[in-house]
Amino acid sequence: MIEVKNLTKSFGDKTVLQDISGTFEQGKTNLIIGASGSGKSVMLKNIVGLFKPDSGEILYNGRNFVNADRDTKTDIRREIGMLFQGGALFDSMNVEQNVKFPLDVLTKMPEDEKLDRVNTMLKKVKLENTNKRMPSEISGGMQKRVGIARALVNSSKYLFCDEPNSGLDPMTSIKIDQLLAEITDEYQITTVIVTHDMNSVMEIGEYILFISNSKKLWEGTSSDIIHSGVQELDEFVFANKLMRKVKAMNG
Ligand SMILES: Nc1ncnc2c1ncn2[C@@H]1O[C@H](COP(=O)(O)OP(=O)(O)OP(=O)(O)O)[C@@H](O)[C@H]1O
Repeated sequence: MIEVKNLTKSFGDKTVLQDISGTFEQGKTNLIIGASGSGKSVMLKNIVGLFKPDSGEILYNGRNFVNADRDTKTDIRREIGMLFQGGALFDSMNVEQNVKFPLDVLTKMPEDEKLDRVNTMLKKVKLENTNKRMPSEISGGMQKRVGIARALVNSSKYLFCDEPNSGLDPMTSIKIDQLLAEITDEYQITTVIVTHDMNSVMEIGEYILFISNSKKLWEGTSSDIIHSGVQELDEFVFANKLMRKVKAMNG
């Protein structure tokens, strides 16, 4: 579980996040949503320690991350897996080398054990037998799967994904979402996904935190979202025609 308490972050005189709190539970797919520029990525970066909050606390299973000593910070960082926008694979490394990379830099595991882990993860993301292919030789959806395998290969407890569907067609996006939800449940990890994809929201949003104008305006589940009564959220959710039809059908 990750608890965000009263998170505030400014750049110069521009406040990007103002007093935001939320709880991301273990075994759930938690989404941070909001319009472009609303502060989603900045929030993610504060949670993983790439930015330091001006004030507020981030607790990883009760451990305070922001003011932790060096050893605790290192311990928590080792438990974090990240799926970056676009997959961010190393172009010069094949699939196997990409997935093995965290084990090479973070562990002293024997090589055969590393390869076992890599193959287990590749099977999990349905990419067995692609070990020797280069990133340029596989599709965008497959690259995302490799990114997921790499993020989790070191038994991560927390998985962060920044726009995991960017650049993917709708069908492939749904498959990636379903894979993330399946893995979250199976490994009981705490998954936090930044997205503005309404398909993802409806498909896998077990907990949703909505940011607008630097504040949390709403939190809830995908089944509550169409009845939030929050104007800014309605504008976000019902920007597309299909969602407007869904609302009309549900009264
Ligand atoms: N390092 C930085 N220095 C100054 N301002 C920043 C920095 N990073 C982000 N910002 C500002 O913070 C605001 C929120 O940006 P952020 O990237 O979090 O938006 P977002 O909700 O993730 O948008 P998108 O969906 O387009 O990625 C923007 O106005 C951006 O210009």
